[in-house]
This record gives sequence, C-alpha cells and structure tokens, in this order.
Amino acid sequence: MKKMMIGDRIVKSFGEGHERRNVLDGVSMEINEGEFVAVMGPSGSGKSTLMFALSGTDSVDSGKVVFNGKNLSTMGENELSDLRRTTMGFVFQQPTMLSHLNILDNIILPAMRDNRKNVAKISEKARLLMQRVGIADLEKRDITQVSGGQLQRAGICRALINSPRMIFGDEPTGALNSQSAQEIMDILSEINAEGTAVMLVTHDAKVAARTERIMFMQDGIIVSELKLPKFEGLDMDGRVEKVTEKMREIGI
Ligand SMILES: Nc1ncnc2c1ncn2[C@@H]1O[C@H](COP(=O)(O)OP(=O)(O)OP(=O)(O)O)[C@@H](O)[C@H]1O
Repeated sequence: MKKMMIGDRIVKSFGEGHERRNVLDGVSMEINEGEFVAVMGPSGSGKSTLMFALSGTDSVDSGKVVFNGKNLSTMGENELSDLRRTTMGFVFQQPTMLSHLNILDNIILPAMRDNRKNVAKISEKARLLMQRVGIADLEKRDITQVSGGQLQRAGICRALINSPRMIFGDEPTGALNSQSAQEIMDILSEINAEGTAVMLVTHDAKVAARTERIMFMQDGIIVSELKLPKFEGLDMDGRVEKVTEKMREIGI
C-alpha cells in the first residue's frame, strides 16, 4: 500500500521558559493512499496540533512530514500553500466562509486563484458537488441563510473543489445534530470510497467507528491503534462498542 502521509518523530512545543512543553512529543504515524483514519484522545493531547503539522499549516520544531512523496519541511511558504490548496481539503467544526459572498462563490473561491478565466467551468463543478451533497438549490443564499448542516455540506464542497488527494477534518460533525452528523459522515465515507484519503480528529466514538483505523493520542504521541474493517453500512453498534472498549482500556 502506497503511503500518502508520513509523520516521522514530529516535535512541536508551545510556551516560553519553564512553561514550554512538547505538545507533539516525537510522534510518528503514517496514512496510506485512500485510507480513512481517525485520531482520538483527551482534550489537549495534541490532536489538532498534529493535524496542522501534517498538513503543513503549522511548522514543526523537529522531525519530518512527507506528503504525497514531498518533504514539507524543506518547502517554502508559497510552495507549501500551493500544495495545500491543490492537494488537501479542510473541513472544520464551523466552516469559515466569507460573509459577503454567497454559498456558490464561497465554494469556488479556492479554485479561483489558478483559474480566474474558468469561472463557468469551476461553477459547474461546484454545482455538481452541491447537487451531490443535497444543497443544489442553495447556491445564491447568504451563508447566514442556511442551517449548520447545510453550511457544513457547503464546506465539504469547498474542500473538494480542487479534487484533493486528502481531506483533513477537525470535529467535522461537532456542531451538528445526530441526523446531520450521520449524513455528513455518509458524505465523507462516499468521498473516501472514491479514493480520497480522509483523516478526522474527533471525540465522538460514532464518528471514529466509521473509519478503518483509529489512532489514540495521549501527551503528544500515539499510544495505541484500533483497526476496523471498511464500513459497509453494517454493525455500527458493534463498531462503536469496539471503539469505546479501546478507550476504556487505555483510559481516555
Ligand atoms: N498556538 C498555540 N499556542 C500555545 N499553546 C497552544 C497553541 N495551540 C495549541 N496549544 C496547546 O497545545 C495543547 C494541545 O492542543 P490541541 O488543540 O492540539 O489539543 P487537542 O487534542 O486537539 O484538544 P481538543 O480535543 O480540546 O481540541 C493544548 O494544551 C493547547 O493549549
């Protein structure tokens, strides 16, 4: 299986003087092409920091991050931001959208930088994505005129507009009711089934149970891992039970 992402002994610290501490404490991990993984762990264990380090959003103090064969540590800021924009998609708990643009214009924004002349083509792609996630009729709405679940669907369309190799999600269902959360997980599973790697950071055993490998973090390292068969719509309760059992076992 080809590696999509390699994190090798990553150290990242925050704070000054005697307050300084390693939030990532030499953490190593790998994600295969097309894999669907989750990272769980107590609050403050370094999950989001790991996601920012792996995506090149934040620099690291030492260690190496290799994404799609490229060593991020040796790349300049412009090169890195181009790589992020063209090969990675990001979905956060609350999508940050521009309030003066409608839903469609927010979705196409990440694609406009390279393709200003191709607005029609990009808008067409955005419309197909919107149709796919069930918000086809909302393109002209302001971002304040849609529900949280609809806004998250728009956030997913935006994350997909440049056809990324990998999606990073930080609590993507954290602000949603359970019905919307399930629908967002269905969409992410579908995207993954088409070959896009997905890494989710989550506290929710139900979210993690949809993935095929869960890494458990504690104090800036991965302390344990749980593998599950690819989710095919069956035995959700059994999967959630396995996740919660593992959480109990390692005390998180
Ligand atoms: N920019 C920053 N400056 C200083 N400290 C930071 C910064 N970012 C994160 N931290 C600290 O690093 C630690 C890990 O934070 P991180 O957000 O990675 O944890 P997490 O596991 O994602 O937590 P949660 O589940 O609560 O989101 C926390 O103690 C946090 O306060």
